[in-house]
Amino acid sequence: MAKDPTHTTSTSTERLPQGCRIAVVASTYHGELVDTMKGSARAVLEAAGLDRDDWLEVAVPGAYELPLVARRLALRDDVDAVLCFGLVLRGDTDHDRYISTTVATRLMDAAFEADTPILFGVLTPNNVGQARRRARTEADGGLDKGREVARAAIGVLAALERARTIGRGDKRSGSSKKSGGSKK
Ligand SMILES: Nc1c(NC[C@H](O)[C@H](O)[C@H](O)CO)[nH]c(=O)[nH]c1=O
Ligand SMILES: CC(=O)[C@@H](O)COP(=O)(O)O
Repeated sequence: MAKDPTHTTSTSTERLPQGCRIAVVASTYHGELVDTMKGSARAVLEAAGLDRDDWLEVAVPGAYELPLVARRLALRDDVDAVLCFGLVLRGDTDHDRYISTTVATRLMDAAFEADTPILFGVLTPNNVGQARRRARTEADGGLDKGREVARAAIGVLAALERARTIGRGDKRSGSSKKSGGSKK
């Protein structure tokens, strides 16, 4: 399949810091494609050094249930990032848009509240064909959303670490803080 520039994923080869713990919330609604994304994400993270025991997985009934459980996991001190997987398919009414808009907003709210990255692996396709194309792995001819989410988790954790340490130890270290600190 030709690569669509709007669906290009980073090819980051960064590794996860040792001891990193990743929590995963995945809906059982449209479970087959959700599981495909989850499996791809897990493979990427384990290849990046994630210990099998540091993948903590929780199932929820539908995408609408993702934010509350993701928030609970993100608030734990021993969880470094939360990956959320779901698939909200366009229906005949506005129902799907209420779900997807609320989920996207609430997941970011929870990330801010917990000061922990929460990754958005929730597809919102217009039809099953679009869903399959996005969920399937590259090896299976798809756009591999699960891989993208895993790579984004690695990338944002590295960025947060850099944001925590950059400029430390230079001539201004020890001066007063300009802004509030972080839990990590
Ligand atoms: N239609 C989809 C749903 N609907 C179920 C809701 O997510 C929720 O479980 C229910 O409203 C009870 O609170 N869920 C999906 O994940 N995807 C859909 O397409
Ligand atoms: C998004 C849904 O839950 C879905 O089942 C609702 O579909 P519809 O908009 O056709 O009622």
